[in-house]
Amino acid sequence: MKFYKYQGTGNDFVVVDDRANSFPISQEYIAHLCHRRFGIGADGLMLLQNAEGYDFRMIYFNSDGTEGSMCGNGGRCLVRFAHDLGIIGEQTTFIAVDGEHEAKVSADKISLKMIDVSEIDQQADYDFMNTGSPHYVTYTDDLEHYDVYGSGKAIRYGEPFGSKGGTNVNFVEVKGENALAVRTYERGVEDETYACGTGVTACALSANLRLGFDNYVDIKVMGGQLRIEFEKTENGYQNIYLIGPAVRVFEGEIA
Ligand SMILES: N[C@H](CCC[C@H](N)C(=O)O)C(=O)O
Repeated sequence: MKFYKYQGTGNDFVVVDDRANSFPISQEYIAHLCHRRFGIGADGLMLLQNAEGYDFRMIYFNSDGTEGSMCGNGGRCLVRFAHDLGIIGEQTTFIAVDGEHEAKVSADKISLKMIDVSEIDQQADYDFMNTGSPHYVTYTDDLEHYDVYGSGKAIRYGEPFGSKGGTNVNFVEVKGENALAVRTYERGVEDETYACGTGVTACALSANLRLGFDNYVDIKVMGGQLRIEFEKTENGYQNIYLIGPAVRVFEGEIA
């Protein structure tokens, strides 16, 4: 079976053209393919399938083989893949687990429209919201030396989130006007990843609430640079775009 490897700011994915619906989905098999020692190695695996009324369907699995919620960087990579396959031109509308998404393709960037966000649970020391996946957002002054793995894991498994399916956990340092740096502990990977698209989306909206950052936020992540654009309306946040690179790294044959 042919596979491709894509990465978006270091969030990396095994990608398979499954328009024939023949990929043998099983948690063990997907976890094996994503394993960095015994398999290909990736933060997740995605299938591109046909979908009536859309250009394609995105199916996303975390590296532990569980079917994930939405993955923003994965979505950007799958749009690049669909473009590389010649399925789409510069614009697309596709369907994912959290609903319909539009995206725009340019030579060096993919701009992906995210779901609207109207509910944010704002607490004294964190914000929690669903941007397609659940995200906890908290702030620190020293991101470089922060124990992202230890603290992230404790929050992900601790209450009130642990018993409700867990959460992804984002640690944010303010870098200036409309600029953040973010590190993320990802559920389903159970480790820090180099970038998380739904995660930086949550961080940008949190920064609007807490710091008044308007219209856009530039975000430095471990694997590069992402931008979030958004509109604040009386019903919450709309026209949210996740913008950044998405690159084919290699292709191969699964033994
Ligand atoms: N890396 C992903 C998020 C995956 C979410 C997943 N870890 C879960 O919540 O199950 C992104 O770029 O948005």
